[in-house]
Amino acid sequence: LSSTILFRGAQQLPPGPPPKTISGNIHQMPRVAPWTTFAEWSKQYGSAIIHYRFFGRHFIVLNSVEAALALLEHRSNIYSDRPVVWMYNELAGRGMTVFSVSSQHPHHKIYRRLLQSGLNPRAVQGYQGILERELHILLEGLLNTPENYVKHLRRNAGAVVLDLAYGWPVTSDDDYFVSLMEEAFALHKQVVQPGRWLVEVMPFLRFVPSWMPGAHFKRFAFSVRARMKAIDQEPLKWTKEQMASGNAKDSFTSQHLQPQDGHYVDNNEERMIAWCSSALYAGGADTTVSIMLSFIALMIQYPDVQKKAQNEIDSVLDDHRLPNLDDQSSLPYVSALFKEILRYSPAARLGLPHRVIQEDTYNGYRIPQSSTVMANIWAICRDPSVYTNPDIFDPNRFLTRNEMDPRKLAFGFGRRVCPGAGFAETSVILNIANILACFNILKPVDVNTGAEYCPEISYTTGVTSHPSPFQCRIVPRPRSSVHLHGV
Ligand code: HEM
Repeated sequence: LSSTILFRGAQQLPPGPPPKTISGNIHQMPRVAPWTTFAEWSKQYGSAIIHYRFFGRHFIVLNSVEAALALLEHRSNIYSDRPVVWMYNELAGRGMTVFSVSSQHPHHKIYRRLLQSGLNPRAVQGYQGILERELHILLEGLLNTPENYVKHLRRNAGAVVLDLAYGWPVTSDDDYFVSLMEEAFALHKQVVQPGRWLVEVMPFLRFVPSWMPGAHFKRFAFSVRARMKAIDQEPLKWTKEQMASGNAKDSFTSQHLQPQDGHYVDNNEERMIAWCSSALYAGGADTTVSIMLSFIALMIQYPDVQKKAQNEIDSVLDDHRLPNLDDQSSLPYVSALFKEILRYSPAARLGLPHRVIQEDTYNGYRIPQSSTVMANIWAICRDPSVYTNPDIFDPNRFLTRNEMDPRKLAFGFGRRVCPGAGFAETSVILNIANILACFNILKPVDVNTGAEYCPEISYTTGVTSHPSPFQCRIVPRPRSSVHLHGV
């Protein structure tokens, strides 16, 4: 035993930028696109796995596919916890959400089971009606006001998830429940903002009484707690009222509140169902929008890819119909296009952070217990040892060269892997196949010269990264006049 302790004591942390004695590496943290800085550090320090520290908190970034799979997949029994975010989990009372709950807590398994039952392949087939109705609204929107394409894509993603989760019909662009969900997003963003709250690195501060001067953070967290609780309750209350009056549409919430085996759903179970329902919007809306916006941006930049996908769609369909869910297997290029979007512009570039529950070693490096561990999904997707010419957007890599499936990366890892991956794939492929069937997505035209130009596309920094607003032209193809009405 003593030799094991000696051996462990001798092991080093993975390399990283030199820290200050007390505060660690806070001063070196990039404000934008941290995934690129982490990839540079990985090259600079000659290690796929790097380490940095904020006061006593350790962070490990995995920049290679081998490291990410070795730890987050193959050792997922110890790498599937989530780091504690004191402001969010404790002070704002959100520690029991699907995203935050500890992998050690018995509710984690129950959430995963509930979500799986609502998002498995058979359940996804059952959402065909919702997907097709909302798709039609999206296509009409793109025909009538193509310049508002961001708004149309947002509405589509929000409406699909709210219907699936609660049976709530979104009927206008300024829908009440969508605005509630977006408010929750905005509050979440403030509460978890990296580097903003001292309590994250000095957790003892959470015991400071909230009336004390300087305890603004606590009063803020408590106000968020109250507001988020109210937001959580509204859609649940609405679905329950619909059920009581016999008007409820089938939805994730109604099905679980009235289980087929007829068992009584107590308050505790109802609470768990409610956390899962709200996770559907939190997990599904913004990520889907990110992928759809990247799709539009990439179609402008790679017109040849767009043409190839359109040729495939046109060859499979006769003039009288639009692509449906059953066409997916006849559209291999469109399926490869979906994978290539996930690879080229992963929605969550650093995934979601995991926490390792016990000390571990990898490649001779020590990984301290409770370290936050992140996979640099963006860097792995652009790694030339994994993908040939990784900076070129080319769906053919999955058809002719059989390169690594990016779905194994872009949806996260181990026991936290995205439960909505199959649903996301079905809904995004349906949407992109139909948009390409009905429209050409073209470069914008300079109003002065009349010449086409390629807009600069930049990506936002955040848990989900989106292309920043850019100009484009979405012009109807002949098929759209058969199926869409316009105003
Ligand atoms: C293209 C779209 C999507 C992408 C790229 C994506 C990506 C991710 C990623 C990277 C994670 C973190 C996994 C980890 O911690 O290792 C995650 C978790 C999650 N996603 Fe998705 N997702 C997408 C769509 C969806 C959809 C449509 C839903 C539901 C309707 C959903 C629900 C969730 C939930 C509930 C979690 C939390 C799982 C947990 O912590 O146990 N996602 N997703």
